[in-house]
Amino acid sequence: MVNQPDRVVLIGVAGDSGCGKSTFLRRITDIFGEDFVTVICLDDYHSLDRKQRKETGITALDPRANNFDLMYEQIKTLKSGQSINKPIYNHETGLIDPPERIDPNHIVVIEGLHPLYDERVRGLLDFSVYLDISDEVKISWKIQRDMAERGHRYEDVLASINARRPDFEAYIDPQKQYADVVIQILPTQLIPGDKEHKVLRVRLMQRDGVEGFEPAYLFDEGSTINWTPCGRKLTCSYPGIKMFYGPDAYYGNEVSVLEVDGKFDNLEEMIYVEGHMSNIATKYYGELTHLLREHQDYPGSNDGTGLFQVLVGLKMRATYERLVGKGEKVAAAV
Ligand SMILES: Nc1ncnc2c1ncn2[C@@H]1O[C@H](COP(=O)(O)OP(=O)(O)OP(=O)(O)O)[C@@H](O)[C@H]1O
Ligand SMILES: O=C(CO)[C@H](O)[C@H](O)COP(=O)(O)O
Repeated sequence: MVNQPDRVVLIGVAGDSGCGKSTFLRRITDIFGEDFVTVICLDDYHSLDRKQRKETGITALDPRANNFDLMYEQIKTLKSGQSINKPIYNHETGLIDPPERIDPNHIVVIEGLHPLYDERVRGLLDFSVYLDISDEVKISWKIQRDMAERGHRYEDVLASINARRPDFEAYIDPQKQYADVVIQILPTQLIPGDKEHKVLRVRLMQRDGVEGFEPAYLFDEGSTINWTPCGRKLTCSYPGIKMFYGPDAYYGNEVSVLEVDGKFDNLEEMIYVEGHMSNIATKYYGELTHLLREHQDYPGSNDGTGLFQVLVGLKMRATYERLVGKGEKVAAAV
């Protein structure tokens, strides 16, 4: 922690395991600086360890395997500026380890399966994001990672996704209705019947009417825009790039949607796209492009996942600055 914050700003990042939370969190700490942000993984509030879950048949996604009373009490305490002794769930052993002390910080991110599940915890959040990956893309990413990096077999990865699905649908997925923004990751519409999922269609659903949150837009606020950027100004090989901006309804709420389908070939040219976007909470012209170019190695940097993760990070910074007041500014990314 850098210094005792006057106010703790609490951010929730929800999504299933393997849906890109770690990459997103790296982008957030890049924007704020590592010392400014404390990330709490809510897996630490599992009340049943791996063996107990196996014996009872209750999955980690099931609320019964998680201690929401303790989660609420501790997050509330942290938000009020006091330290906590947070439990630790050990993913190597599957056991619950002795607790660790966590001090308040300027930004506290609670990330994991259930940041928006419990009404009391939800009520503490200053900003919330749900990462919504379609089943097809989730399977591709998981298979790629778990087979390449963890030595799992194709059938086992698929079986584990299928086994999680009922509880995912019952307890995790419904949380997206409460999020301020949802990043939806879908198969491309540019390649009919695409099975590879190397090209993605990414939609940013931004809730309208959230105090202090101004949805980002393309060209003209409130209009409906279908944009195929100029091939001379934005290099994009097959199957090209399409962008969209417009209003929609989402779980009974009005939202402003930004969408990118396709891949950017040259991130230096992102300035062309940035120049056509407004309300993106940058501190100087080109900051969004700079942040994307700086970490080209992160997965998704050349498509809508990277673009919208950075944009949401900038929106979080604006939320932070609004909540703490005029004096407290986070340095621009240069
Ligand atoms: N935008 C992206 N485009 C392509 N692949 C991605 C993208 N984001 C993440 N991945 C891939 O998906 C896998 C999971 O990503 P990541 O570790 O960020 O997810 P996670 O939600 O933190 O997972 P877990 O909770 O299981 O640790 C990684 O192998 C990563 O390469
Ligand atoms: O969905 C998850 C969140 O990361 C994990 O599956 C859950 O935390 C249980 O972990 P493990 O499989 O290591 O016992």
